[in-house]
Amino acid sequence: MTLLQTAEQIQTMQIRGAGKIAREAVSALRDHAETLPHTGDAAAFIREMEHAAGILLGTRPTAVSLPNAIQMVMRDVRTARTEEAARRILREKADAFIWSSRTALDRIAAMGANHIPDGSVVMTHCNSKAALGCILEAKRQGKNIEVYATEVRPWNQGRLTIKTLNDNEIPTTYFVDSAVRSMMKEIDLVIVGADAITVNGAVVNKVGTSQIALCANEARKNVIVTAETYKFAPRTILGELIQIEERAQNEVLPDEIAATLPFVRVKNPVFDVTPADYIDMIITEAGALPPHLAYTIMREYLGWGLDELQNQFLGARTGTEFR
Ligand SMILES: O=P(O)(O)OC[C@H]1O[C@H](OP(=O)(O)O)[C@H](O)[C@@H]1O
Repeated sequence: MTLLQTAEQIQTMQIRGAGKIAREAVSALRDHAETLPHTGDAAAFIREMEHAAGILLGTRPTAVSLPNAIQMVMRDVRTARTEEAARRILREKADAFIWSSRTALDRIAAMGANHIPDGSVVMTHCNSKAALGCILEAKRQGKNIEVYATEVRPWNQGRLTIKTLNDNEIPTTYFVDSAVRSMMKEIDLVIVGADAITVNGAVVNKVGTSQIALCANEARKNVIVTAETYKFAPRTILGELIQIEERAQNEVLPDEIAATLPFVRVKNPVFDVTPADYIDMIITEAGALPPHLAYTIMREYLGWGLDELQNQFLGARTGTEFR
């Protein structure tokens, strides 16, 4: 698949899920480099790769795993002295990211499973590989668990979730998103994924997550977020906001109906923000943490100094650097 095809598949959600988007983008960058002729011109190679990275970055705005992964791969490529060095660094960093991303999921699954007691009923929302990994690992350990899964309008990612659960013979209850509060009394805990986590520990995830967390709080049920450390958004330290993606209106209301309703406006935000106060813990590959430790994760695990962040930030403002 070409880089443009990968970008298109991310945009149209054939490739989706914050972690998968990051892994596919990184492997598209790595494969794209292989298609470029060897000219011995390092600057030209780096320019072309920056352009390719820009295309991938423009696909979907919310999941911070995408810019984080691209930055992890590209930051040392930018300072390579020769084209061959730039190529080698790019290959190594891309492979390392993909490997560490998969390892992170395994570690999160192992830790998350420890937080799912035998006999419990878990509610999940959307289709998170990280969250499902914990549920599947609990089942693999022989725990007797049940899952309550939402539909997830308008894209129905819940159907992917119930297929996986069914394939693994996990008893599952499926219901419309608006039934979340009614279902809350029947479950023990909530486990969801994340697309981005801000410096104050707020979690950006599939729209509807904040309502689930609010209802869980009211019902005194724990809310566990599962997120690889590259889902933390370092530039929120500088006050940058996470952009909530708004997708096409016709994902919610077909064009032919909308055309008959000229006074009706459709909104289709696909993520929302859950404040840290409604989250009991965030399970990362670095451990299970309270959301208020988000800043520590950004500093220790993303490894970007404030100087570098400032440069990126200024670069983004002038359009000359990493977005
Ligand atoms: O990385 P993993 O845990 O798989 O998924 C994390 C999140 O990414 C998804 O977004 P979308 O369906 O791509 O819009 C969902 O919001 C999900 O919770």
